[in-house]
Amino acid sequence: MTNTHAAAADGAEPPQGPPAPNHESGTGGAGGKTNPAEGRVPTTHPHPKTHRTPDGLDAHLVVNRTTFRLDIKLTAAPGDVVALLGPNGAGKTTALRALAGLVPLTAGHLRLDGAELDRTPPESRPVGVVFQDYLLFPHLTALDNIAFGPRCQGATKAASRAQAAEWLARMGLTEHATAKPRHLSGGQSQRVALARALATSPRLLLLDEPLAALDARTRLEVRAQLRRHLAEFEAVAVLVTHDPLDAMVLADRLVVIEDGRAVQEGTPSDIARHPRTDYIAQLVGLNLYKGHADGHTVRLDIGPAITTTEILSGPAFVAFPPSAVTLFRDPPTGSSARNHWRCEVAGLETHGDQIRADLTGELPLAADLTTVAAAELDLHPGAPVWATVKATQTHAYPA
Ligand SMILES: Nc1ncnc2c1ncn2[C@@H]1O[C@H](COP(=O)(O)OP(=O)(O)OP(=O)(O)O)[C@@H](O)[C@H]1O
Repeated sequence: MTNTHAAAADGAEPPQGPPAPNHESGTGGAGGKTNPAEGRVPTTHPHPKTHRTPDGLDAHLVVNRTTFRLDIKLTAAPGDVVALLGPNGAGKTTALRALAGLVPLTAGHLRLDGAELDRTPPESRPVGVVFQDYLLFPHLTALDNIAFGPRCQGATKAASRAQAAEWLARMGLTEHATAKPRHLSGGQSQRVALARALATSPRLLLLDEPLAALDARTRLEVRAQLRRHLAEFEAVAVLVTHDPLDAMVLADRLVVIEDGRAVQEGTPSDIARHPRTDYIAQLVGLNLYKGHADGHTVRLDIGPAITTTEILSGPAFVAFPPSAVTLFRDPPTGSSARNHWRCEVAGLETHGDQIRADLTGELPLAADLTTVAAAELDLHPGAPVWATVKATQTHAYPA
């Protein structure tokens, strides 16, 4: 169901006639369909991941806007949780909306479990969507919000409500069954929205910034619950987020999107260890440089060389954390570090219980040091410093 149903929704009664596709609008629910082979709504009991089919998502999403082009390939097996991560304007939401059928594809394809989705109207696709602001039907109770999808799929009112009650119990919300959305907290609304999407037994679950509307404390709790529900979900889940922590905790695989393209893809730990763009390096808190390796030396594109422990040849990245940098006010004659560069403090800011110094000069970098060390070095914007890094603290890998 899409939010076009919202106007028709009344006490979990299905709308009269098929709702119009809601291209390009912020919509709320999940598309679902009856199982024609059985002539009834598929069971909505959560399945263990043992019932996987060899299908899943196979998408090539091409969307042309006036000033923007999205062109990404996305594949996922049932049971996979994929996070689309990227900076503002990268195209994450466009990708999610294209997957939901709310934005038409300019080119490419969209297949789910072997079926061409672009030939199915959005409201009939087996796709569940949890939007950032949940878009619960305000005049329906929590129970009827969840029952709405199964009801649209043809289940009787009693069966839909029974299923919804099960989902409420799974979400720990039984006592809020009769509450209207305005009486639910952010975390409770998020769980109702998730249950509403899951109650239609979607083969593709889409989550748009699922935790963004929550305060920090609720977020922690809901993130852990969502992780559990996603781990139990038997089909493909795709979530969009700005937040690297959400992506790393919730997803098995990350696809980093920048400027409409997938720039890096992999497991959270692989991406955290081997960032390939400045955006990812910043997200995971590493200094990252590109250059040309020859043995233990990587000659950087921006000038200086870095000595590493790895032996490589050809195009390479070198990364090291800000905590690996030691600063000196005088040239570090006694230091055993193989790498030292003459820099200048561009800025200082508090970073947890440390001071993060942004340095410019021979090598632009971020360095972390204690408040005491910053005071002893008399660091201030414009102060000249020497930055050193041991070869053992760097990590080089092929570009
Ligand atoms: N309806 C639209 N018409 C024209 N251009 C659009 C439309 N929606 C988005 N865009 C443009 O497409 C690009 C990608 O936007 P999109 O919202 O997909 O990015 P995003 O990665 O989700 O960003 P954010 O994290 O800020 O939500 C942006 O340049 C945006 O201005």
